[in-house]
Amino acid sequence: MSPMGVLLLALLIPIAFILRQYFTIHYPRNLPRVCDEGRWRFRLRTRLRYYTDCQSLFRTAWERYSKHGKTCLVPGLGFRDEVILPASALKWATTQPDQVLNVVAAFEELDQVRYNVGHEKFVLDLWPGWLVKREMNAVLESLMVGLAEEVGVAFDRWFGVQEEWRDVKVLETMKMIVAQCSSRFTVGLPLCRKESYLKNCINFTDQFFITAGTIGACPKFLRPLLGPLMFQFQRINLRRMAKDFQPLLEARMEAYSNTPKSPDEPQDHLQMMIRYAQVNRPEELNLHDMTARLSMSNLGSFHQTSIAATNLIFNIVASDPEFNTISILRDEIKRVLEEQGGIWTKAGIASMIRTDSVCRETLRLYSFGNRAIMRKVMVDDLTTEDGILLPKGAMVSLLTHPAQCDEGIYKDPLRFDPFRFSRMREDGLANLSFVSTGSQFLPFGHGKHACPGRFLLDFELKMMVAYLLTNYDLELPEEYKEKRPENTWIAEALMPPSEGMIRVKRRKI
Ligand code: HEM
Repeated sequence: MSPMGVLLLALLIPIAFILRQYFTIHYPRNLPRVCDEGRWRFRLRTRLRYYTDCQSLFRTAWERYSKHGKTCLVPGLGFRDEVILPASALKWATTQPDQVLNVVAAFEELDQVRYNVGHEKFVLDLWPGWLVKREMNAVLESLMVGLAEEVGVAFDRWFGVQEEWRDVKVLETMKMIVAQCSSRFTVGLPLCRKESYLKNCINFTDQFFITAGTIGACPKFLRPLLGPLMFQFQRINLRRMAKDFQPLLEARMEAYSNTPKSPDEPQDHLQMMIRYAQVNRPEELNLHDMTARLSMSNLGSFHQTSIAATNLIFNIVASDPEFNTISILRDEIKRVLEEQGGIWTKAGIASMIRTDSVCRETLRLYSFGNRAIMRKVMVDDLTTEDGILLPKGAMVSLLTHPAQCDEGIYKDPLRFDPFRFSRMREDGLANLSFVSTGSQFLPFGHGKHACPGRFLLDFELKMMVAYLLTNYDLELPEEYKEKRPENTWIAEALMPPSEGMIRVKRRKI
């Protein structure tokens, strides 16, 4: 080797060592690495399995450790290692104070918020989320009046009203329908119907996961170089969103700058955000920050919801003929709406237990995310119930898909059984509604940070199913041979097929 080569090597080895010491989390020897037990790091083939067959990697972690009360380590995106807590640790994990196990710090890392929205505060200081919990859920029934109208307008618009059969690309169409419906309770009329606004919001949410995945997969020291480049895509999406949003924000800020809160003012998330910011975050009452806040709020209400709605539609249309799903749901919807005088009420929603069961069964089998209770360890001295000392900065979570598909818990677990949960409820078992969370059903998390949007979602999905089944006939294209198109695992996310179709025809009622 030339003297120059020796010099370079002499410099590079200590730099690599320092970077590794600085950026790597060191796990205790008694924390087993799934498939690589006894090793101090994962083999490349185990790391690759995260990308090529994460479903079986998670199932192995579940069968060997999680289900038996043992903590383990699995490889994650890029250079990440993920601590998987056992199912029995649910209560322990969800009752730790935020200073010990922190949810927003975990999402800061997972979402790469700095390179998605420009600043960490948009997730670390999640005040619009508190408003969903405290204010929106308190006025759910009145918010639902507008939502019920919007569901009809959106389906007519994006599914069409023709009385002939036509093909619909489900995911793409549900993205538009969900964006329009969710925007009704986020920004209200007329912006919720503006196509350019909806498309730009969807572009932002789609790009969000690409940026989070790409930057999250990079070594930490490369992120400040690549991150600002990736942010340029989101900067464009945010600027386009802001263009459509600006007139509404300015009109609201002018109309409500010096007036006390009144019951007559618009009832939507934006109005709640403006009112909150006037008192608590006046520095954020500007187009830039409010657009960023809005885009973050859309993540849950657009992205996860359109995936859930897509799976729901495929599952209903493709469910085994023995269940007679469509006709049973139509009967229940008709009966409940008649009982409630055609109005969507909490009592009506709660009594639709078969529609509820179809929604819960859909998320049991087909959730986008397959881990829950993502938390970052904020202290040096946290020990799990099975005696593992967790290093500060480690990311912990619980597995959801293998837990929700365990034969010991659910009979015939991989089968879509639309009325699995309504039958159990009719047999007197409790806590099995769509919004009930627990160790055997974790798509919304659990405990104090469980998704507060799920109550709204409960209304939204049931309204969509009701409108769809009442107003349309549905079938799968012939070439699908009565089977729904399969979802695909992309690393640990389960995505519905972007090209998957159904055929729809307006019913004569
Ligand atoms: C299928 C749809 C949805 C799924 C699967 C979902 C799932 C989740 C999950 C897993 C969490 C984290 C819980 C935890 O870590 O313990 C969460 C948090 C959250 N979700 Fe959802 N969500 C959905 C729809 C929505 C909607 C429609 C909204 C708003 C209207 C929403 C608002 C929120 C907020 C504000 C949080 C943060 C809660 C906190 O940190 O305290 N989500 N969601």
